Amino acid sequence: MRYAQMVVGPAGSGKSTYCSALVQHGVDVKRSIEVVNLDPAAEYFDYQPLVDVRELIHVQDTMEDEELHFGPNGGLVFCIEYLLENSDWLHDKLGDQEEDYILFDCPGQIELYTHLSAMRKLVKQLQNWNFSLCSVFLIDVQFMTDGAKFLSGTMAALSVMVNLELPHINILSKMDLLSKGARKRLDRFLEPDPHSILGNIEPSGRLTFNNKYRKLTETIGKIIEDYSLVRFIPLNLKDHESISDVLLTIDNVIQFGEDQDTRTRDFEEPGVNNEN
Ligand SMILES: Nc1nc2c(ncn2[C@@H]2O[C@H](COP(=O)(O)OP(=O)(O)OP(=O)(O)O)[C@@H](O)[C@H]2O)c(=O)[nH]1
Repeated sequence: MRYAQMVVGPAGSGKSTYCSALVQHGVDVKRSIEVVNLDPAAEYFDYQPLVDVRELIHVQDTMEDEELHFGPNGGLVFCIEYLLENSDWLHDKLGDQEEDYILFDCPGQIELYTHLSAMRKLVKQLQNWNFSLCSVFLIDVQFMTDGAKFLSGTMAALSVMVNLELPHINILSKMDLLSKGARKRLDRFLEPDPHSILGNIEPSGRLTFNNKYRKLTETIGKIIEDYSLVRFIPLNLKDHESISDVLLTIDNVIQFGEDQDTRTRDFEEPGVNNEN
């Protein structure tokens, strides 16, 4: 079996830094971890990629092409669709080793994960090539330390989880940048309790709007509570133990996903076409 993480998240959330820290950690613990750069607009990363999508297509190609003439966002989506159309290229580059552990360092354009279908199609393709995958959604912890931002980050994480249809982990990146006070506030949110989140959202100004807002927030909080899988794991890349813990959690999540798949397959009646 081949194992992989789809490392996703908003621009600047720390995806490439996470990948290179995991590669280094792999070297330290004698575990082979490779990275595939899937970001056609990547300017800098300090790992040596196993595969680099920019060899196939660069976002600049789509912007400079006289016919296409895309802007940076449209260009990125075009590149991922182009990669899908040329998936043989990726297949050849990945080779067919049995014991791979690969990190796919994905672009930082959030709509690729929240509602467009190209990334999900790519995930299906990788699964067809025998990869057991987990999506790892990184979010900069500095955007998660007040109630309103925490709710919005959580909703983004939830929509990525639902859209990619993979075993899923949310990671709070850049924990080393958090002040003590902010860490205390964050700790109150990490157990998904809508009341503590609500308590952090201060009333301001117009009463009617506030009441509506409070009700909406309460309902969203309830959804978060019901989807108890929307948990966030703090990760400090400067702490060896923190990286080990995250890797172990991801291994467990991938294993859990595999067990579920096996159970679903076992459950299918022989002779019945379950492809849909
Ligand atoms: N202090 C600190 N800085 C970090 C950490 N992770 C990333 N950074 C910094 O955050 C910035 C963005 O990090 P990247 O790893 O390039 O983020 P990315 O998500 O790959 O960015 P895009 O490719 O634009 O989507 C860089 O300046 C990193 O040095 C971290 O754990 N701690």
